[in-house]
Amino acid sequence: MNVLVAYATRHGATAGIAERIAGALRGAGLPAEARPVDDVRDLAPYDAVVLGGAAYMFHWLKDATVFARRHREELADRPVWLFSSGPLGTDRVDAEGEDVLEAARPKEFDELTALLHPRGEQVFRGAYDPDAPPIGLAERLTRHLPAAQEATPAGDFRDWPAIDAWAEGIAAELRSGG
Ligand SMILES: Cc1cc2nc3c(=O)[nH]c(=O)nc-3n(C[C@H](O)[C@H](O)[C@H](O)COP(=O)(O)O)c2cc1C
Repeated sequence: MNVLVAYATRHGATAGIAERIAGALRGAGLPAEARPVDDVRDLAPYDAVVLGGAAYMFHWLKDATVFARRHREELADRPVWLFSSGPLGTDRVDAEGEDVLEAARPKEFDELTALLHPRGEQVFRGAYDPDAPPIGLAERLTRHLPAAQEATPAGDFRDWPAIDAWAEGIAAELRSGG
């Protein structure tokens, strides 16, 4: 049972989550490796796939969505889990009273759930370092706006115990016969 943890990241936070999931799977006795989606051409060596991406402006990073659509047949044939790395800060509910993790579910997840029938999906809190060089025009232009700064508090909010627990649940499901 060889597991691929494929990810799309812009600033590295999602890569860290993917590496952590792969490590937890290996710790549970399953061969697993984390790889950027752009490095993966062929899913044949893998029996199961965990696919993750960062959320920006309510959307999953395009590379993750493109990967999911491109490999939809192989993915639909395997146990698949989706995750998103998104909300920043520690608030449990947003200004509208909605659960922050639910509100951060990327817009693409409805389509991808219908396409891939994942065994599970999870939104994890992310990380943001405003001192890191901006990537892309939109980030460069919006970074210094007060509204953008308020919406993107600086810090590493990744919830390692939640990530480990999710990965252990995946391992248990795969070990019990997939
Ligand atoms: C400009 C900008 C827009 C963002 N938009 C969203 C968003 O719409 N939803 C969300 O959950 N997180 C959003 N985030 C938070 C990122 O998803 C979070 O920082 C993530 O962990 C980054 O992952 P990466 O380092 O792998 O790119 C945004 C962050 C920035 C800087």
